[in-house]
Amino acid sequence: MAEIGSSVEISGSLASSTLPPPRTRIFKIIVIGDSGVGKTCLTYRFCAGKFPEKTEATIGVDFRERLVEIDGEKIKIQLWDTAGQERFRKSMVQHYYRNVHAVVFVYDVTNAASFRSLPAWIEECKQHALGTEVPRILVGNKCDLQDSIQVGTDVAQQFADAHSMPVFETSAKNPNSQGDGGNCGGANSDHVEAIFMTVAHKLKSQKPLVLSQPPEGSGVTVNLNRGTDDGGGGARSWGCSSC
Ligand SMILES: Nc1nc2c(ncn2[C@@H]2O[C@H](COP(=O)(O)OP(=O)(O)OP(=O)(O)O)[C@@H](O)[C@H]2O)c(=O)[nH]1
Repeated sequence: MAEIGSSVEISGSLASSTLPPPRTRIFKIIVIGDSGVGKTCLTYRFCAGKFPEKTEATIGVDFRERLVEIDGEKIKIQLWDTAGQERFRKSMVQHYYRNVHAVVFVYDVTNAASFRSLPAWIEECKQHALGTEVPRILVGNKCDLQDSIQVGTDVAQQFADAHSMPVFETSAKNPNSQGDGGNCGGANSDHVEAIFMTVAHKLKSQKPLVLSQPPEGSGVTVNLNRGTDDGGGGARSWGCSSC
């Protein structure tokens, strides 16, 4: 038995000296929406596993990362918590939209104005050339405040359907407190953890589109084939067809 053990060790060290270390893929997910909807709290909840005791308006952007394992592969989920206040966005906005893998739009279920702002946020994505191939989801936050709900599940679902994205209702403060079939809790009600992991699974399952050029002079049009590289930018459509 001892001999078997040592031979395993030798092959292990040989393998590690000849194979390159596995790459960790990074998924950049931007989180956008009005000021105060809970973007910082949602990203903190996912990355730190708890509700922050105190938050202040985000200036520019904050980054939070979490390493997760999906189907045996380690993946770094990088959440870009963007400022909701216009005056804190201006200088950074160009950076948000570079090399984005997915977008999370957030509104506050107790604040109808934050829901009415969503078309403007979608328009901003469009202005920054975020293509329809970039997955996007809609999250209604603060479902723990059951008595103050202003945005019903039905209207959120209709909006999400019209923009070809899934909608989730949750609470960064108390993710287990979704409604009991009332206004908040009908549509894809889920924990913060599950919401971001859903996005990560979606990204991981995608294969980028790789342009394969035909031989010169063949007169054949360019084909789009599924490549095997990281699941970055050229992913398949899961998102808003009109953005
Ligand atoms: N009850 C409740 N309060 C929440 C929840 N999420 C966030 N809040 C509160 O809402 C306020 C704003 O939260 P933030 O996470 O800072 O909001 P934001 O969207 O990041 O705001 P900006 O940085 O200005 O864009 C804070 O007082 C939070 O404690 C939630 O799920 N339930």
